[in-house]
Amino acid sequence: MLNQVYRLVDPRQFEVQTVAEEITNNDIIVRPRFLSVCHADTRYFTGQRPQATLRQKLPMALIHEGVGEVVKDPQDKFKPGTLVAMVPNTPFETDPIIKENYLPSSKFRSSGYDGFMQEYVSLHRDRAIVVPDNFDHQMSAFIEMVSVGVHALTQLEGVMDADRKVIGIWGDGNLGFITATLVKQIFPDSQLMIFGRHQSKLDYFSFADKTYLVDDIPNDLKVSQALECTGGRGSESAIAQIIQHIRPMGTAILMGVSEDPVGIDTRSVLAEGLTLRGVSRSGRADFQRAVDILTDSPVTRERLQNLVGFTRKVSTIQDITDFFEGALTNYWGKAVMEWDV
Ligand SMILES: NC(=O)C1=CN([C@@H]2O[C@H](COP(=O)(O)OP(=O)(O)OC[C@H]3O[C@@H](n4cnc5c(N)ncnc54)[C@H](OP(=O)(O)O)[C@@H]3O)[C@@H](O)[C@H]2O)C=CC1
Ligand SMILES: O=C(CO)[C@H](O)[C@H](O)COP(=O)(O)O
Ligand SMILES: [Zn+2]
Repeated sequence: MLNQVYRLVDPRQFEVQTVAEEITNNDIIVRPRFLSVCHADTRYFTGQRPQATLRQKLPMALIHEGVGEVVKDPQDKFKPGTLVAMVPNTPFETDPIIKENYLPSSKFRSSGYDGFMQEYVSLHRDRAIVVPDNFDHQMSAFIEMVSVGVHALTQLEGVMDADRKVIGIWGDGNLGFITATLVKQIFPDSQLMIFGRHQSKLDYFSFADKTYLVDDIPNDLKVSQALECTGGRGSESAIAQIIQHIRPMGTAILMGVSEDPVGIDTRSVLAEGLTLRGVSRSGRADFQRAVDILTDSPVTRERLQNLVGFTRKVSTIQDITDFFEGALTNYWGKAVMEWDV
């Protein structure tokens, strides 16, 4: 198949390239419909990754969050027109211990391999998860980020001690909001506390039990378990506050990506017997659990629809560039493009 792939060739510069692709009987062809931007994409778009990384990874099609319509299934199992969430992680082996998203041999789209900004996406058939008809399409575009939140909370369930009284989330942005909606479903009996930098963003977390500005947290406040959803330089102070406010033997799940190493007060981590668990990306099972949770919980779908922040139809390279520039200045919510190239 000859495919048109919309690749970032240099920071802020996209180019359409024609690529010959081999399609096997195990692949399906999907036409992308709604695509959502992750911070990882904006770091490539703006050239915030180190020069050596950019040299190694570009040219590359961005975007690893999206839904599309099945165009062709050689096995006729997916009907044409079926809306599917595309799983960006492509594993090439299985391991009894290591999950697919941590296997070094796996290929992750828009991080070294072409993402979803393509005319057609060829997917191994197990990389497509059917999206129910009653899901909002723009919300469905960021099911990948929901699956990352699901993966994080599944890891937390597996690692944490028996204390589920208070779950604290540091970060008042997209990942914090998504993870917070999931905490309400996965830990319904826990108190949910959000710690953020902006009152205007914290106001969106109306379903949380309590929200705090990070410079106004009571000294004696304690959480049982914590999730860090900040990233960048903000991770350092978020992790420091988590260490200060988590109960002994609690678990902190770290999700925010920082370009430079951040300092951690290991003396306190040791003294309090804390567990720090890094979490990155997600696998097929996390996508399926995410879709199941959304299917069973209309209120979660509604909350996540409120996270659609900036939307636009894109048809040309100029539209795509303008869209990414717009996403950079968008204050609240996910940037979702209707892919119409
Ligand atoms: N592990 C994974 O698989 C994934 C990781 N990520 C990463 O997660 C991070 C967050 O992404 P996203 O939610 O989309 O980004 P957002 O910018 O939407 O949200 C981050 C929010 O956290 C706030 N913040 C910064 N520092 C602190 C702090 N110390 N305490 C509390 N809040 C703070 C930011 O405020 P301000 O803007 O003022 O700094 C911002 O409002 C990024 O690094 C992203 O790359 C995203 C997806 C998956
Ligand atoms: O966003 C993510 C998953 O949804 C990850 O943070 C992202 O894949 C990290 O990739 P990179 O190493 O290219 O920044
Ligand atoms: Zn992402």
